[in-house]
Amino acid sequence: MTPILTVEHLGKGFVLHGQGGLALSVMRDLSLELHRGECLVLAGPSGIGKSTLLKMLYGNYLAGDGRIRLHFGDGPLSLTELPAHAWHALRRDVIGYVSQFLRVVPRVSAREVVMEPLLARGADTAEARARAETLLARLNLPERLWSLPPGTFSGGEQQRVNIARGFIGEHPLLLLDEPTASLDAANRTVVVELIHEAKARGAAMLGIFHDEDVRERVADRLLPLESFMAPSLAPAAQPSTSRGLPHA
Ligand SMILES: Nc1ncnc2c1ncn2[C@@H]1O[C@H](COP(=O)(O)OP(=O)(O)OP(=O)(O)O)[C@@H](O)[C@H]1O
Repeated sequence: MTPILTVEHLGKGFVLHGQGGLALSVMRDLSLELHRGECLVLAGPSGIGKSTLLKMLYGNYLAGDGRIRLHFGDGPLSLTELPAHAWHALRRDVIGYVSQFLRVVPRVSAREVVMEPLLARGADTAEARARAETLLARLNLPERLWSLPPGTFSGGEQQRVNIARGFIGEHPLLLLDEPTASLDAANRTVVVELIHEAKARGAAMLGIFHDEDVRERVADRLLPLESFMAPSLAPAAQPSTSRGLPHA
């Protein structure tokens, strides 16, 4: 079966302009494949490059070396050579991203924040609203909050709005950057269910989960990033735990 995503020999470093142009090398020679219906979980200690990898896949960071490709019925699409103007449609239709923090826009209600990815694709407003409300209810966000802008919400409430926004679009590829970090056990379980439903409809997911219980419940494979560390970071790293999950 053709994977939906392939990463080949990826490398990344940063130049710290505020530190006299110091070069920080983070990752080297990372390769992976991700298939439809699969959830691959990135493992490794803090600072190893987990978020950096997700940001390269989402086009927020440029890859240093290597190649990132998506595979569709009509052939591969190289993300490492994608022109800037093409990213908007790709994020709207193909790659979803659930970060840990909600980007709050003043005066935009929680319901509208969640509806927006569907409206951007031209969906019917009533249908988008119904699906947004279903997700907000599943994530136990009190109905009195749905019409309010999330700026004053608690961390966990904002995160649930963000999760609803991330899952509503049913993207074929979903990047999950600690989506359960501020959630209680009941809401973590809802997110686990959403991930299983996404897998069942064929979505591929690449995620970071610090909560080991969640990780065990969603991961089909673990990808420990220690082996892809750049030499300058290598000595500080500790091996990650896996409790028997297959490694990528
Ligand atoms: N924009 C940037 N400029 C400079 N250095 C950066 C930048 N983004 C990330 N880094 C560095 O790259 C390394 C990897 O960071 P990253 O956030 O990917 O780690 P992580 O594995 O996700 O960590 P954590 O588990 O703590 O979130 C860190 O040393 C970080 O300081």
